[in-house]
Amino acid sequence: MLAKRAESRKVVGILALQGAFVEHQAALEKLAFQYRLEVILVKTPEELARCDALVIPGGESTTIALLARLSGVLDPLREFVRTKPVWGTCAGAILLSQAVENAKKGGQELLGGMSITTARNGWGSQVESFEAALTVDGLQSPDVPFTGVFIRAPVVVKLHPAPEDPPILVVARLSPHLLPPSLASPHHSDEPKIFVALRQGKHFLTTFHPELTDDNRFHEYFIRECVFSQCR
Ligand SMILES: NC(=O)CC[C@H](N)C(=O)O
Repeated sequence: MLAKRAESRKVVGILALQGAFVEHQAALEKLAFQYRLEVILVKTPEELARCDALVIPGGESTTIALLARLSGVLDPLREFVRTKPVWGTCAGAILLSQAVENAKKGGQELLGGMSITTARNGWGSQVESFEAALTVDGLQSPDVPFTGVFIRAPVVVKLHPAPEDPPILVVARLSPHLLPPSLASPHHSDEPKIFVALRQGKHFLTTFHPELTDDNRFHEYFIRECVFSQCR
């Protein structure tokens, strides 16, 4: 019986090369009992091989990619993204993109996985960080707004799924009228810039940092919708 239980556990890894991985670990640990998760930090190809799903934290996308290459985990990550669920937050969202604008000199290695283009630091230099209340239908207690913490956040520039790709679902949008005045520009509700959480098949991205609040509803969403449901 015990062996069976252990078998049915899902191993959820958090890429732990740089950035806010400890905060993701704490948020996922709170769900470990309910969903029978084993939460591990991933720095090596061997640790990655144990995972059923992976979270790539916020931090600095260029640094994460560089450290991934140096530690031999970059190509295994690319392989992982092809078949298993991955959630990228902020810098992790950049890494999950197929293309990126505003990359640092020397370029930016990506993992791909989601058929979108993002732009690094897409809110411009006038504001590096802001918070915005998000109302998200797919979360538990959807009437309770979620505080989105945006720190030098990327923006989604374009969605370009190929016909054979899974469709892209907009999970959360910014309400332009709730943005700080310094950011208020003539956004409209279909401008990709306001898409701040997207799902495509098994993959999920948030341009903000759900792990920096005590609210772990986005973690629960990822586990429920991407790790356990049969999305393709
Ligand atoms: N908070 C973050 O993850 C910032 C992302 C950072 N601007 C990058 O390009 O990687």
